[in-house]
Amino acid sequence: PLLKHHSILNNFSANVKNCHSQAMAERVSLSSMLAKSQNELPAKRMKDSYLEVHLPLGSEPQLREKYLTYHNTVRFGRILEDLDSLAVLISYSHTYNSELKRSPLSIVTALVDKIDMRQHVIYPDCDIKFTGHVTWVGKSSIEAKIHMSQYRDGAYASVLDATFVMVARDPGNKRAAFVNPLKPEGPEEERLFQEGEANKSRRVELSTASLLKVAPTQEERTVVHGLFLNTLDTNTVSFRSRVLPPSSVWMEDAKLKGLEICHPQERNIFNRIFGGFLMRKAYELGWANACSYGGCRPSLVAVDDILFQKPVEIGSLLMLSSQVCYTQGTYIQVRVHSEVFDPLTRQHNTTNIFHFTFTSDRDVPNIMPKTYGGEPVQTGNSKKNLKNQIYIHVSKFLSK
Ligand SMILES: CCCCCCCCCCCCCC(=O)SCCNC(=O)CCNC(=O)[C@H](O)C(C)(C)COP(=O)(O)OP(=O)(O)OC[C@H]1O[C@@H](n2cnc3c(N)ncnc32)[C@H](O)[C@@H]1OP(=O)(O)O
Repeated sequence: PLLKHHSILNNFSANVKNCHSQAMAERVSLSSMLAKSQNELPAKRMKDSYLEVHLPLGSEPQLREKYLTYHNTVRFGRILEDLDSLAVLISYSHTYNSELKRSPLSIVTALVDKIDMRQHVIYPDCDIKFTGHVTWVGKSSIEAKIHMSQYRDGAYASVLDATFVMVARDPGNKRAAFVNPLKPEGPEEERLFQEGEANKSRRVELSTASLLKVAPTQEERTVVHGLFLNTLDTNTVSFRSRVLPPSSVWMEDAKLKGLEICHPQERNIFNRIFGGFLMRKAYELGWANACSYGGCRPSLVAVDDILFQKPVEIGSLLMLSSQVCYTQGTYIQVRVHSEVFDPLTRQHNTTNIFHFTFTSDRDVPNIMPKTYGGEPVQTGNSKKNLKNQIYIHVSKFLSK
């Protein structure tokens, strides 16, 4: 009987694989429906993509279990998943073509530009409302803004504002595909569109400001040098001999790592790992690190620049590493880096970088880097250290 079960299971997984390859082959056949240029697509209005979605946590208690933390608050990782799905849905509404039965576009999350928290606590027994629409488009990219509010004491109160950048690809997710132009109507929509345009320029500027390409700014240099002088051993005065100042923690001692095996259950409609799942896992690891660093349960203040660099394939080994990279008073900033590891070729590839800012109920120790890369330099591994680009966050944090 065991053997029989085994063969049933084998058949089942072969069937699942076949269904997916068949679905993918069907998707690729939609390529002929793609627009050859953006001009041939009709311009859409912001209201064409407007969506309002209710999450009835208050009125449907059976839903709560999925969202509940042990401490009777809402799991923010679940909210990240919902925001991601909603951003996809908004993008599909913008690109909807009533003449086609199916959309030829694969829409993927490229960036969570920012999420600003308007309040720290999300109540598990109050209804939640999400509203959002497209605010800007490029040729193949779409900016979508989502507002989340919660019903309490007879009115909806703001919880957060999120900005996503989604990218349209061909059905096989190989190349960029054109999206409908956007036609703002009235001064408010014009303002949102101009803001989107400015965001696009800022993103391009930021992507060229990596420490791997350019030197740190004067402000960053001053902060970094100040930290270095603070840790200098006055007896030996050598680069290597360093002393940890009081109420401080070395950066190398403020890490937390995790591993995810990417099972098919977490795949999206394009047979890759769902972006929301990656965000939830990274958030939970980042939160656990901030919690252990601050010695109390921290609250999330902001999410910045979640960059989806490469898709995560089903079956990958996903390594997540979180690092406390900046602290100030009660604030803790955590960066989570995720990479897929191929155990056969032993190759590592960065797929995502996440930034979370938390606040604690008390002042936290100061985080102290020992080196430019944030970690002690090990022979033969200095390139990997530099990759961490810890100090880019210093200026980001100070400019908030
Ligand atoms: C039908 C209704 C269904 C509803 C279902 C609901 C539930 C749905 C659930 C399903 C959930 C599914 C959702 C998921 O789970 S998606 C899963 C998570 N996301 C990923 O796996 C994506 C991984 N990353 C990539 O594949 C690439 O890096 C992408 C494709 C993103 C870009 O690759 P590449 O750089 O080579 O592309 P390009 O040079 O051709 O540029 C193309 C455009 O992209 C713009 N760009 C690129 N990067 C950025 C950036 N960082 N900030 C801002 N913009 C950026 C760029 O400016 C250009 O814009 P434009 O000038 O053309 O305008």
